[in-house]
Amino acid sequence: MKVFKNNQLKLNNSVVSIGAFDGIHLGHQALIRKAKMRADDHGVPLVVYTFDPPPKAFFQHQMVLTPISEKIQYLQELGCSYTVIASFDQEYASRSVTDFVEELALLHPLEIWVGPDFHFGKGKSGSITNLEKAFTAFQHPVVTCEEGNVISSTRIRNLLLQNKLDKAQSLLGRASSS
Ligand SMILES: Cc1cc2nc3c(=O)[nH]c(=O)nc-3n(C[C@H](O)[C@H](O)[C@H](O)COP(=O)(O)O)c2cc1C
Ligand SMILES: Nc1ncnc2c1ncn2[C@@H]1O[C@H](COP(=O)(O)OP(=O)(O)OP(=O)(O)O)[C@@H](O)[C@H]1O
Repeated sequence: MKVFKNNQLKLNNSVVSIGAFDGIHLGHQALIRKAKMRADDHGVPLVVYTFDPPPKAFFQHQMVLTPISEKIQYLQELGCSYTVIASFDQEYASRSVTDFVEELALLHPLEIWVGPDFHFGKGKSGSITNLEKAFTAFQHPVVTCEEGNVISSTRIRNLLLQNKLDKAQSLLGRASSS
């Protein structure tokens, strides 16, 4: 797997998945596996576009579940061909929806895959609707735990803060390093 900073990778075709992916929990894994399957179907590389630090760590000082080196390792294990890592700071966060869409266009995505309630761009003003105008974009259904509750990085952070390690690890799908 090759790692690039944002705006540095140009491809003739790809399948792209986008997100903070902090923890690479079971929901993230399902989304990335689906994107990988579609990339393999098309015979094109899978690109995961992610952010360092995760936007919620930047804006809300939330605990980081997977440092970037660990995230890269998990993405490699999931079969990504390329990871794009955007350095997330105030300047990056002020970029518009159009700027981001133009950057994605450099990857010539045949498909883009995101999860439920994905937003991007200054003030989180962009959604899957903006992606659909420019690309073929899909929303993966929400992945829940056995009890039917949504799996999220926030939920896992809270479980770790409450020392509920077993449950956190079951949602991560592996032992936690935090
Ligand atoms: C170009 C760009 C600008 C963003 N600006 C903001 C922002 O102003 N405020 C914010 O809370 N998040 C911002 N984000 C982060 C998104 O809200 C979101 O966290 C990111 O797209 C990853 O999606 P995910 O959190 O569903 O994984 C921005 C994201 C991108 C790509
Ligand atoms: N449970 C889930 N099922 C399917 N897709 C998901 C799930 N959780 C997140 N995703 C998707 O994975 C990508 C990365 O999401 P993100 O990093 O915001 O995860 P999160 O668990 O919602 O994090 P946080 O709780 O910090 O907001 C996004 O496209 C998001 O829609």
